[in-house]
Amino acid sequence: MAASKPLHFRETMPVKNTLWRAADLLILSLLTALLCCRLISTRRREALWIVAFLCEAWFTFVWLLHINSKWNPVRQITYPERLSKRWEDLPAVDMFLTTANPELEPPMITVNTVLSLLAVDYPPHKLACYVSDDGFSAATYRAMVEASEFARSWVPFCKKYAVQVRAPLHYFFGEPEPSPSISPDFLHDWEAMKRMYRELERRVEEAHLRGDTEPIFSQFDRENHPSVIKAIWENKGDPADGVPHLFYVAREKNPNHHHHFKGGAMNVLTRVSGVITNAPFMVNVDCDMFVNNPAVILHAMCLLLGFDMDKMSGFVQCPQRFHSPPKDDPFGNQMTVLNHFLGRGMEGLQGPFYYGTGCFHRRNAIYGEAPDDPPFGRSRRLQSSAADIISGLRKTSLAIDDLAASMHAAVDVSSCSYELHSLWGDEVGWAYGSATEDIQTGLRIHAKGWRSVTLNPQPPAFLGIAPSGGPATLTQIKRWATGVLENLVGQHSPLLAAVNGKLGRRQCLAYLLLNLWAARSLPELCYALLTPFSVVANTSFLPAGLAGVVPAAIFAIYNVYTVAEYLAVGESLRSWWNNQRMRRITAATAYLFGLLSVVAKLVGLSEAAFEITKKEVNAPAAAVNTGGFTFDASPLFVPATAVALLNSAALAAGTWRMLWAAPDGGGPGLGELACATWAVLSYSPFIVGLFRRAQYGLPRPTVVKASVLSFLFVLLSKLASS
Ligand SMILES: O=c1ccn([C@@H]2O[C@H](COP(=O)(O)OP(=O)(O)O[C@H]3O[C@H](CO)[C@@H](O)[C@H](O)[C@H]3O)[C@@H](O)[C@H]2O)c(=O)[nH]1
Ligand SMILES: [Mn+2]
Repeated sequence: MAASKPLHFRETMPVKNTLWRAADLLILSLLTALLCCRLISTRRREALWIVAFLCEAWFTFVWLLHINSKWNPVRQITYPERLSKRWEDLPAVDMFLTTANPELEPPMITVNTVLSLLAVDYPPHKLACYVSDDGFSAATYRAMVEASEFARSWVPFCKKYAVQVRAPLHYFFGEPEPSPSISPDFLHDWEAMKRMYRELERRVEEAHLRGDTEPIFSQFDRENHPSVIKAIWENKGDPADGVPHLFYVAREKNPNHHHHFKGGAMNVLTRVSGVITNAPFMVNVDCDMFVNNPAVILHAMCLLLGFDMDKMSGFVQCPQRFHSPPKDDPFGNQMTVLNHFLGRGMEGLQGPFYYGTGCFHRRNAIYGEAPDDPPFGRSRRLQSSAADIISGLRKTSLAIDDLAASMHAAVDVSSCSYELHSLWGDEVGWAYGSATEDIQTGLRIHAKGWRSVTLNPQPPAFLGIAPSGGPATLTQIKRWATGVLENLVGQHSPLLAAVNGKLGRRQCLAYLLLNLWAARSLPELCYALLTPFSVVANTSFLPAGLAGVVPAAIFAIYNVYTVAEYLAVGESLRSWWNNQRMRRITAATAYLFGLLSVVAKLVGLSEAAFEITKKEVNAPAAAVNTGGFTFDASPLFVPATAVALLNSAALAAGTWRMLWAAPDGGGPGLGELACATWAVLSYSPFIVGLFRRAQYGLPRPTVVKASVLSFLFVLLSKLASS
């Protein structure tokens, strides 16, 4: 009998990209040609020319970073069905969820995410779910108790009927899908479940309105309270459709100790779970990211167990995807194209970034290297559980021997003082001091020589809520841009990690692509102001004559290239346009303010904070309503409004002069006018915003400030050119 080949859990497939590479190089050579044109031009000593040259040199550098990160695309294929032979050996998993504010993150959202985790297709006695509540909210706690009650019916229902989407909010949004397998039994159970869910919603809502009824929550303040850890449900080796353990964790807060936002919450969850269940793997999601593919843990196990060496998969990241996102990505925050091309490209390097949610970690990778005396603080219980993990123990069941002792240890390791004089937040656990603790934590793991892997199953693993509107989106991007730039200039920069650590050189360049987001604002903004300047000074900034073909070719080919990327992943032309527009807007808003806040922090003016993104509970319905770009009174919108005003004026004045005034030669030409047109189109929401009202209109003070800025710019340009 021929020996059958061993079954692999996963396969790594290189992706062919010859055409993309050719286009990459074509654009690179055109950019180089443009730089050469500038260097040999007779105008090379003019200030305007030098500014244009510097901007274009920057764009060329960023293009090189792009080429580096996308050159060797790879994709992973997983075969979860092959794991079924090893069902009993499957390792245990601790599941973490963070919530921080019951107003911005309504408890029903958290309830749905928890239910989707509790109902995944994985043996329930191998799972434990930990909910961190930084909001210290009685409503959230009550909601968890209600959720666990409901889960005892919901989990068996999902498993019996192989339900696809196990977050009831989304499951019950429509009617049951007609299929040949629909039986009267099913319809009966479906109706009953739906009624129970409506009842759950009502109770959670009531508890929310009623406010604090649990004594402990009303006795203390949100920002100053002892740890409250509750075992809401213990799985005592229940049957296959039983419910996993569920714990509620509100870590101690005290104004004298920094709580380090989400990173602090994750470290507490790591330690609390370490002394209770201590699973060798952990998965973490934000409160709005529900499980959309019930086989997700099995898929992840294919990648965590499928390599010969643990080092090949320190963490497994699922790309962020959104539930019923607004059509054509009006705010450019779905990142479908970026996830696809950058994702596959990085898969061919050291692996994807850690994005903070939808990620599976080896507990080892989070603990760092194996020091002789693990610096895990005073808890003996945590030290010994960490030693177990580091020595490679792989628990396959999470039965708890002595719950009372575990809970006692959990309160100890979740106290504010636990981390004093320890390496938590620095060498161990989630990184502190960054608004993007996720990227920084992933970097630390890469710097230790671990690789990471992308998991992108069909249907998508997790779905979250995309922020909607201008202010929410730009605030979020500003936080990211600030955080990653801080990481770059800080002590744990990817540059240092490539020199002193085990971060790959090309991986380091891929990190730069992200770390430099905020820095892109200056060249982008300068470039957008070159046309208005040229009109005021009656000059031009683009090469004239035959050389003018080079920038025109770059513009045309680059746009065809990006359109092709959108079409290749099944996105619409409209979505391409919205994204290109948002990239211009982001540069003059979120990136610019990100840069300013890093500078402010460097000179000691302010501390970066974590502004939580608002999540709408009725997202499926809200998604349909897109009234356009929305604004608020934030200073974020002032510079972009000025750019829009200046380019509109430049377009009008430039056209008028070209058509009717006597052309005196040397002034702005077709190239400059094309630039102004492109800027006006890209910033069109701001121009529309001048004429609209309420949240769709630009607030008057913003317009006034932008007008003053524009006026100053014209004045300075006049001075500089006379
Ligand atoms: O003090 C805090 C602040 C936030 N969070 C939680 O952190 C998560 C992410 O916050 P959110 O406001 O949704 O931020 P996003 O911009 O959507 O988050 C992305 O970016 C963050 C880094 O900027 C990462 O931490 C997230 O995982 C990633 O999804 C949420 O579950 C919050 O409840 C806390 O637990 N404690
Ligand atoms: Mn979020």
